Amino acid sequence: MAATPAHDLTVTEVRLTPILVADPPLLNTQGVHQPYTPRLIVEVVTGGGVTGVGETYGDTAYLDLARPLADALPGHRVTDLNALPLLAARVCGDSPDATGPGAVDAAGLRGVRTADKLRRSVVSAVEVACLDAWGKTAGLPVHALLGGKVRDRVDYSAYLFYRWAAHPQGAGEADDWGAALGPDGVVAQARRLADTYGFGSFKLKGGVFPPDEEIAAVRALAAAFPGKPLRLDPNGAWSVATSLRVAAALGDTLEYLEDPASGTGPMAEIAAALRAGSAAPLPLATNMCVTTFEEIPEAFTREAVQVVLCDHHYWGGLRATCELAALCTTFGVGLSMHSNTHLGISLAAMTHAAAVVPRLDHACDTHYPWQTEDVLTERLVFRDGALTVGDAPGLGVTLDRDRLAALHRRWQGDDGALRSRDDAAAMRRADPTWRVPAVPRW
Ligand SMILES: O=C([O-])C(=O)C[C@H](O)[C@@H](O)C(=O)[O-]
Ligand SMILES: [Mg+2]
Repeated sequence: MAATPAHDLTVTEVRLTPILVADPPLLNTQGVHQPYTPRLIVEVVTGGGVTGVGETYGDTAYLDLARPLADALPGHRVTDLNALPLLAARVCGDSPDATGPGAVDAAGLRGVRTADKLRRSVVSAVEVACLDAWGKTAGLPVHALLGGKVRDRVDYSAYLFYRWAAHPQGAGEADDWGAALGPDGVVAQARRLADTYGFGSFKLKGGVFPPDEEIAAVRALAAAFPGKPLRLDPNGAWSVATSLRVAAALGDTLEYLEDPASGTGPMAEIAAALRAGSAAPLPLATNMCVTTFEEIPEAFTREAVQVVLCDHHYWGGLRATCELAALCTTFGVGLSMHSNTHLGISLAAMTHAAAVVPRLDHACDTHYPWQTEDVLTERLVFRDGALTVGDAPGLGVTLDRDRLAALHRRWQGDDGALRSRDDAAAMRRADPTWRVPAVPRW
């Protein structure tokens, strides 16, 4: 029997809307966030008239891959999810922006930039949009389409950044957070995030100041929030020797140390030295050296990492995230979740993914409190540091078309300078001599 039109799951149209969203002057080892950051909103429309939404990186390199996939998708069904990566591999082509082995990604500190990674990030948004449309059509939440939730709430962690009070030359949108450039500022920021959202664990983005200053900041956090899980992430900025020195100083204080050094080799060396020195070594976490399935065998067999930060944008969607979770369980590696400058659509998707993985060992990262602009009619609300896993059909979010249009107009009005995230370029507005520091930086 032919499907009734309302339940027709055939894709009839795919809309791609690149936007620029306000981003505060958050510091990391490469530089500082630009005043506006690109995101891509993907809408998949079905023959039944249902629209599903997804979100991913909006940099030009991702957009260039998304366009041919958007053109090729009509005629496929939103349920054809296993075929999606194959379709993308066939139609997207290689990205001229892939830099290959040895070169690191300039937009988001996600390890080496390869064509495969860029494509997976595009596929992730299309997969999420398809799941949203399928769920809305079937009257089922996305977590049900993934096999069902195993938890009703997902814990998130406060993401602390060293930051300036304002962007250079007054660019961007003003906020009232003030500067955080030392232990007092970091603790004040943590206090406000904890008071406002109820977060009960804290991650400090490091690699910004010499390691002793960052050790002091973590110690100040430990004193201010006794017993709360703390993480430090310098995005691979340290040598093996520096990493071991920091691990010795903070071994009893941290929940895990994230990407102290760049690459599986150095991470394996650090992990081995920590194992040799302690019966309960400080775990190493990563969202830089294990970001694809191809990177898993070496990292896991060398025991280079004890926690992987999953990220559905990196891994190619929510279902691929579940595959990663299964592999982590198999190898006895813990699971946490990475975040980038995401909006509410991705936060909802992250929450559905986090709800279905049987073993989630740590609170998830989120940038959401820093992303004050969104494309939803209602922002997602953290209570006691967590999001409730809803049972509304699809992702459970509603696109605000006026907001989307306004943020798209900002993207259209940009001369190209902000259409690809470049934290080093943003830093040069304050320091014209700035270059991305070579690693190890310390
Ligand atoms: O390692 C991480 O958590 C990240 O790379 C997340 C973000 O890219 C963060 O470092 C940033 O936005 O500056
Ligand atoms: Mg990280």
